[in-house]
Amino acid sequence: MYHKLQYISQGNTIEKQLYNIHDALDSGCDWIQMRFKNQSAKNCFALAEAVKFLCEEYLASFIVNDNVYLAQQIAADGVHLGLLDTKIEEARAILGNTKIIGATANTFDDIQNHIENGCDYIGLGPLRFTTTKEKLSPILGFEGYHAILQKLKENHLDIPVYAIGGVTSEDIDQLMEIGLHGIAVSGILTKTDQKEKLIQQLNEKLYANVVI
Ligand SMILES: Cc1ncc(COP(=O)(O)OP(=O)(O)O)c(N)n1
Ligand SMILES: Cc1nc(C(=O)O)sc1CCOP(=O)(O)O
Ligand SMILES: [Mg+2]
Repeated sequence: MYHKLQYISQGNTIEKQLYNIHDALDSGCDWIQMRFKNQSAKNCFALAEAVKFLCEEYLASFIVNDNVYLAQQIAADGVHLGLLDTKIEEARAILGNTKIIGATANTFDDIQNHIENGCDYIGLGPLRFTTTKEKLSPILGFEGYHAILQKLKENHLDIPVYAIGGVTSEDIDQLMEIGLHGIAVSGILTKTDQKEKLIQQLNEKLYANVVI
């Protein structure tokens, strides 16, 4: 089973990224997506190598945003691809069947296509407006999530779906009730000065109804 909480990293420098990722790991986060936009290949490689090492130390999963070849090069656990990024089939051919391939969706049709193309999980968003990403897709709100998750059920389509985009702790109960598998967050975890407390709170809510 995939973890229910994914931290999407922030920071405009290698140092800031590493600080934020290390802090998230040290505070109990067990899944990191390295998102380092508009950077040179050299900087991305240097950061990815360091994050890979850190995630191994903390026994956390590590996926790379956008860059399939970087994920392959450093033997990350996988990659997250958006609607305009490398095609899932292409990424699967490069990474093989053991790696995680996540894909962004905003509609039921996006999810259906991603499933047909062999992705492992869906990042469905945005829940609401967020400043973390530019050029957001149309906001879904809880109603949008409910409609899409219902349609997945009706069509017997089963894949872990993560809510993304302005998600906070207060949203979790409702999102779980709707049928989301988990959440992917960036801003709230980067900004808080009480990371351990927040991660514990998020996980308690996310795993509240999981029977082991
Ligand atoms: C878990 C998760 N879901 C969605 C996204 C967004 O990916 P994308 O649309 O490619 O946008 P960028 O993150 O590349 O700006 C994500 N990264 N993670
Ligand atoms: C990276 C990303 N993708 C989104 C989408 O809707 O596809 S929203 C988003 C930003 C998530 O960060 P925060 O938790 O700070 O809102
Ligand atoms: Mg992308």
